[in-house]
Amino acid sequence: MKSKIPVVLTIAGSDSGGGAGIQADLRTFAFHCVHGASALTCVTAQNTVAVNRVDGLPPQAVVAQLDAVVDDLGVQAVKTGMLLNAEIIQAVSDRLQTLQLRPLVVDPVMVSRSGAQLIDRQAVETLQQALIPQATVVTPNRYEAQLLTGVEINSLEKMEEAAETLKWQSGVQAVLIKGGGMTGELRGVDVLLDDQGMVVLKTECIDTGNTHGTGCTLSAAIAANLATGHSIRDAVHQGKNYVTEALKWSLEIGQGTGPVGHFFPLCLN
Ligand SMILES: Nc1ncnc2c1ncn2[C@@H]1O[C@H](COP(=O)(O)OP(=O)(O)OP(=O)(O)O)[C@@H](O)[C@H]1O
Ligand SMILES: Cc1ncc(COP(=O)(O)O)c(N)n1
Repeated sequence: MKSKIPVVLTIAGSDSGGGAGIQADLRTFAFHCVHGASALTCVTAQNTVAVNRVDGLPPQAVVAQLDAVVDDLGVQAVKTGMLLNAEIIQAVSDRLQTLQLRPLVVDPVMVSRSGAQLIDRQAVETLQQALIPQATVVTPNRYEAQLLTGVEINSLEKMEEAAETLKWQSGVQAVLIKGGGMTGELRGVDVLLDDQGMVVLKTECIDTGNTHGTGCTLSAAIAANLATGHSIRDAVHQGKNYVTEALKWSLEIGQGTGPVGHFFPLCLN
């Protein structure tokens, strides 16, 4: 039996512990019944406690993977995760621009849950100038949004201000500020700003320490939903619901911050 399903490409880093990065993206794509393709940017020696080492690939190697996928498989949506340095970001941005690969979800990964810096400092500027303006949706967490906008985020109003600033600064279609790093009632509350205006996304706050890979999972789910024809709003709403369920079924693996459970309904034993 032949089956035709959308292809979604993730351009991101490998997490040896399997909780975030390419590994989380591919599991999320599989759950959403889209075919996951990948262009690796770097290999991290990482577990639930720390990132011990990062080895980047040459920018040409990243672009070659992207081209190989696009030339043959065709791609219905793309997401970017850990891009490591300005050279990779520039090379990927140039190729995405030339090929007009859209929809594009940009997760501006900068710092890991364990506090490790995941991107060079000068890379933030390249991200802002070359990649984010091309995005259909950009999904910074609290700290990434602060770095990108200069707005200190400590309230819902400040999340909204940062969303406005980032949308205005970059011309991106939609901004999703994620609230996993907020405290009190705002933990797990996100703010979405698109062409229709601002919405506050609130699901249950899940009481778990195992939140490794939530951002990767959310951006991958949004890309999968866009690939299957959902509107931006719908793709984000459904992505938020998915990550909430995955958090409910998060995994007690490792000594530190464990990963979310991507296949929750199938793991009943
Ligand atoms: N405890 C929680 N309860 C409910 N939702 C949560 C919780 N923690 C994170 N989230 C949600 O998970 C999604 C990812 O947000 P978060 O701010 O954790 O991103 P992130 O820091 O980029 O994640 P990552 O851990 O992959 O770096 C958001 O929708 C956020 O609201
Ligand atoms: C390869 C890779 N990509 C992304 C993250 C961010 O995820 P988290 O903030 O949950 O550590 C990571 N730690 N590693």
